Order: sequence, then structure tokens, then C-alpha cells
Amino acid sequence: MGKFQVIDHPLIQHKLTIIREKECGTKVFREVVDELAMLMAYEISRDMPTENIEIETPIQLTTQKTLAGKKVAIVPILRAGLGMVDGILQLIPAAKVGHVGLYRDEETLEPHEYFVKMPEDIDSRQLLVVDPMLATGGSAIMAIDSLKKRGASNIKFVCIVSAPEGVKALQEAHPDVDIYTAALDDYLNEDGYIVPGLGDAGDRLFGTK
Ligand SMILES: O=P(O)(O)OC[C@H]1O[C@H](OP(=O)(O)OP(=O)(O)O)[C@H](O)[C@@H]1O
Ligand SMILES: O=c1cc[nH]c(=O)[nH]1
Ligand SMILES: [Mg+2]
Repeated sequence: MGKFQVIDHPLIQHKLTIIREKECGTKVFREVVDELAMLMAYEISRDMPTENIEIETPIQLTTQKTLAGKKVAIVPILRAGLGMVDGILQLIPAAKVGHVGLYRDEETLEPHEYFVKMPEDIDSRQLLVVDPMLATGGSAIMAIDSLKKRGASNIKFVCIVSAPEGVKALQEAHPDVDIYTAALDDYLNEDGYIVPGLGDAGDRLFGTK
């Protein structure tokens, strides 16, 4: 089973409380999602492999560490995942970005795919699939299915708020995928929204409601 980690750093908890508040407007919501993604990327990249290289400082030759291993691609699930891309790119600026467009049918809660554009070499990259919300898990599962069909195998899923139902479903469907979240909330309500949650992340990011 992949790792499941709640990244409960005080700065992350504080910022998450800001965007949970219903009075938080689009500008602040967008800025804080960006900051949260950057802080989460710092923690998620903790296990990145390093290797020794020889360099010359102004003083002498020395052996020091540099990043090794697989290069990264960030894969936001549209739309709301887009809000997390820039924050991660601040820490991993050479990452490529692939996009998976999904919307959740408001009645059935089933996800529907409407767009996929991936870097050609996703099979050799560490993929960070990002979406602020993991609710039923349907969207994350479909996005990861779609990536695996295209050859991806090394996948981490990064969300801001998760529901126990979605975590369980994603773990069952993709037990090889590590899941990182800033908060594990209580449950899903009858409309498929996370409780207490933060509402509809896409609408709040883009001001569409
Ligand atoms: O775990 P699930 O039950 O699948 O729900 C989570 C999905 O729902 C939201 O997207 P939405 O369909 O609202 O699209 P949007 O990002 O374009 O608003 C959210 O951003 C996730 O992608
Ligand atoms: O609470 C939820 C559940 C799904 N998608 C959202 O944006 N919010
Ligand atoms: Mg939405």
C-alpha cells in the first residue's frame, strides 16, 4: 500500500483555515492555494534522491549533493488543480506540466474526461497529480487510470482537503500511489461535498459562482 500522509505543519493548517472561510474571496483564495502547494511540495520532495558531485568553491574542490533520479512532471486535474501548479513550480522549476481535464457530473458524481495533454516522457518521470479536493475519489482514480494507460508508473497524488471515502477508494484503485493531503476531513455530504471542506474549489479559485 502506498503512503498516506497528512502534512499538518502549523503554517499549512493556518493557511487552510483562511481558505475554508466562506468570506475568503477569489484573490486571497488563489494566493493561499498557491502558498499551500509550495509548502506541500517542500514536504513531498523530502524523499527525492541525491547524488554526490564534485564542484569547486572559491576556496577548494569539494564533493557536494545534487538532485538525482527521476525528473518531475506536475499533472493538475482541471480546473481546480491548476491553482496548485505555480506553487510547486517555484520549488521544482524544471518540472514539465501535463493536463487532465475532468468534470464531475453534479447529479451522479461520476467524473468525465474532456482533455488530456501529457509530456512525451511521462513513463520516465515522477508524476505529481494535483487537485485541491479528493472527495469520492472518482476524479483522482480516472486521472491516474488515464496516466497509467499512457505509460506512467511513478505517481504521487497531492490534494489539500480529502474525505475518508475518497482516500479509501483511491488506495483501493491505485495501491501503488502515495497520497499527500493537508487535511483529512470528516465525511461527504449527500451532494458529494466534503464536510467541513471549503466548498467548490474550482468555483472559488476562478470566481465562477
Ligand atoms: O473526488 P471527486 O468526487 O471526483 O471530486 C473531486 C473533484 O471535484 C472537483 O472538480 P469539479 O468536477 O468541480 O471540476 P472543476 O475543477 O472544473 O470545478 C475537484 O476539483 C476534483 O477534481
Ligand atoms: O467538497 C468538494 C467536493 C468535490 N469538489 C469540490 O470542489 N469540493
Ligand atoms: Mg468544481
